[in-house]
Amino acid sequence: MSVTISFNNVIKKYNDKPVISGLSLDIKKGEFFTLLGPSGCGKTTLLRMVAGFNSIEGGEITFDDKVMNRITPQHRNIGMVFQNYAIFPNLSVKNNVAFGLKNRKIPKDEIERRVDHILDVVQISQFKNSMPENLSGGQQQRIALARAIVMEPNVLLMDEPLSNLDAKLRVDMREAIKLIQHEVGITTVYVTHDQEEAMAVSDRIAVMNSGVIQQVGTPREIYQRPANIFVSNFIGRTNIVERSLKKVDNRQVLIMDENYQIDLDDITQYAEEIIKVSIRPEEFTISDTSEGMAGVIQHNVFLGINVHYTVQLSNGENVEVTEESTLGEPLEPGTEVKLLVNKEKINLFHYESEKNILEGDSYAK
Ligand SMILES: Nc1ncnc2c1ncn2[C@@H]1O[C@H](COP(=O)(O)OP(=O)(O)OP(=O)(O)O)[C@@H](O)[C@H]1O
Repeated sequence: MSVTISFNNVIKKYNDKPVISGLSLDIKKGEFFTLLGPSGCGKTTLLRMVAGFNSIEGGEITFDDKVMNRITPQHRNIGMVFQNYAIFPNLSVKNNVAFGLKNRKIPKDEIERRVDHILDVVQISQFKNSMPENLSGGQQQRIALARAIVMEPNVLLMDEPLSNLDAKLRVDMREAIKLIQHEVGITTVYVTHDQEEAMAVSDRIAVMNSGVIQQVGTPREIYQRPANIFVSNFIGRTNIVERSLKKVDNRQVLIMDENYQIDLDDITQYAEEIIKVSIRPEEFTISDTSEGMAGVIQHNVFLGINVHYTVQLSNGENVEVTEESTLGEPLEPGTEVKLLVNKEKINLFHYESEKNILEGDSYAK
């Protein structure tokens, strides 16, 4: 039985020093939910609180409506998968997965049925009788996943489960983990510092920094409408530039340079001030007309599907621009270009608070 998980104003201290000071968060039943943030931001601390390994100094954690603060880890019915998957090397794949069920004194034929089913779900049935040492890292991680899921936990916790795998396998395994999670439907809390991995697997993501949740949303929401500059920088790549919002002829415009203004009248009526603007590299177009922000190509990097350019603007700033590769040669350093900005996809932030001016409107598509 999958559960909802709620943090209500939770406080965590280590040696009297608060690392989480009043955090609230709701994770839905059956959801694949990821805690994402830089090292030391408190992801593992939250995960360990769900598992019951960490004491809580204030507030409540609930599963459905039941307060869990004082419930021991053994009584929470939680499955866990970590980067060191701690498989028993002396047991076959089948016996690794059956281990927990045998401890629960479940009848033999039921164990067999459940193990067979789960091995099927994680697609390692053909290795049922193999010893783990003869399996690849990805296959071993599937054993660890099977071993957790077979117990039919209320909650599945995964802490950087893919970080020991090589780059290509990580990509394959994250697809697999997402599919398996959707198939079994267990509420899952996943910890990673890898934003691309978080985007690939999650239904929703909480972006954290210094023990504080910065934003909760679907991968698309946090990419397209980051709540603040931190999220904007942490998710994907972006250029942050400071520019003036002005009223010109009674229309709201953003002054990109002396010859290029973006009309934002249909997007914001936000007075006049200096703001921070986030423009993702793929939201620039190198113009073949005379319109656009003036710049000079500094260098190009050919990456197959895309070419990355560093472009120096007339005020000396460098911006990163991505264009799809075409059959032609990339533009050479020294080439003068004009950059157009896709105004539908830019984000505007208040200068001081660094909060998104547009957050909460219906403009994110
Ligand atoms: N047992 C502990 N005793 C004291 N301080 C701790 C302890 N565990 C974690 N911390 C501190 O709490 C903060 C959050 O740590 P946590 O391990 O939750 O971060 P994280 O986001 O999981 O980081 P990482 O990605 O590096 O694992 C850090 O400042 C860390 O130094």
